[in-house]
Amino acid sequence: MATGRNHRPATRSRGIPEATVARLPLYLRALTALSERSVPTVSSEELAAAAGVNSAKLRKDFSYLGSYGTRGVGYDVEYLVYQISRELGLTQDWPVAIVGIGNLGAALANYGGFASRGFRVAALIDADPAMAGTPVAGIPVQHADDLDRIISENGVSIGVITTPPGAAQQVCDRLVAAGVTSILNFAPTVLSVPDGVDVRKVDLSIELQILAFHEQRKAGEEAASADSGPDPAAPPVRAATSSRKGPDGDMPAVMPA
Ligand SMILES: NC(=O)c1ccc[n+]([C@@H]2O[C@H](COP(=O)([O-])OP(=O)(O)OC[C@H]3O[C@@H](n4cnc5c(N)ncnc54)[C@H](O)[C@@H]3O)[C@@H](O)[C@H]2O)c1
Repeated sequence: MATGRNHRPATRSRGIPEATVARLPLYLRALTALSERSVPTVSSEELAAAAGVNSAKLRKDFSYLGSYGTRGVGYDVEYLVYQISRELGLTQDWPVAIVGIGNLGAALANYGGFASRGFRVAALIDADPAMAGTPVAGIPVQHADDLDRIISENGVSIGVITTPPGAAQQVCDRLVAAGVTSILNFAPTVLSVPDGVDVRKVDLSIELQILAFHEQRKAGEEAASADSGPDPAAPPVRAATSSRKGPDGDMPAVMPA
C-alpha cells in the first residue's frame, strides 16, 4: 500500500497520457461484461463500440500497455482485464474513507460496485456526534474528531468528501495531513492541495447544465429549421449536436480539480 504524500500513480511515471488513463476504466467495464459472458477474444472494433471509443484511439491506447492483439483473432479478453486492472492499480485493495455521511455519503457507502472494483469502504466519518456508532451499510460511522487515527489505522490513501461545501477544504486539509494522497470531491467547491495529492471532482449538476445547453441548442435549431423550411444543404440536426461527452470526447464525467 503506497500512502506516502509524494506517491504518484505508476501509470504517469510510465508515460501513459492522462487521456488514455481516463479511458482505461471504460475499456475495463466493457471487457468485464465480455468476461462475464465468457467471451474469449474481442476485436478492437467490437471493444471500441462497447466502450464508446473510437477504434484507432483504442489501438493507440493499448499500444501504451504493450498490448497489440493478434491479427485475425483480436485481443484476449482475460489478459486485457488483467493488464488494465494492473495498470490502474486495481490488483491491490484500496481502502477508502468517506467523510460526510448524509444523503450522498450514505448512498455511496451503500453502493456495492466499489468493492467489486477493488475499493473497500474502510471507514465512514461524520462530524455529527449523534451519528457516531450508527451503522451505515453495516459500517459504524466514526466521529470526525478521530479522523487522523481512523485514516492511519485503516491505511486509507483515498478519501471521498461528501460534506457541505463550506466544510470541504477543512476536511481535505485534515485528510491530507493524515496521509491521504487521493481525494474524490463531491462538494461543489474547488479544493487546494499540496503537490503530490490528486483531486478529482464529480459534479452531476455541471453535467446536467451541459445537457441543458445541448437541449436548448437543439430546440433553437429545430425552431430555426421550422421557420426556414427544409434546406437540403443543411447538416442533420442530430449530427450537429451529437458530440460525445466523456473521456473519449471533451468533457469527462469526473473532472480533474
Ligand atoms: N457531486 C454531485 O453530483 C453532488 C450531488 C449531490 C450532492 N452533492 C454535494 O455533496 C455534499 C453532501 O450532500 P448531502 O445531500 O449528502 O448533504 P447532507 O447534509 O445530507 O450530508 C452532509 C453530511 O456532512 C456532515 N458534515 C458536515 N461537516 C462535516 C465535517 N467538517 N466533517 C465531517 N462531516 C461533516 C454532516 O453532519 C452531514 O451528515 C454537498 O456538498 C452537496 O452539494 C454533490
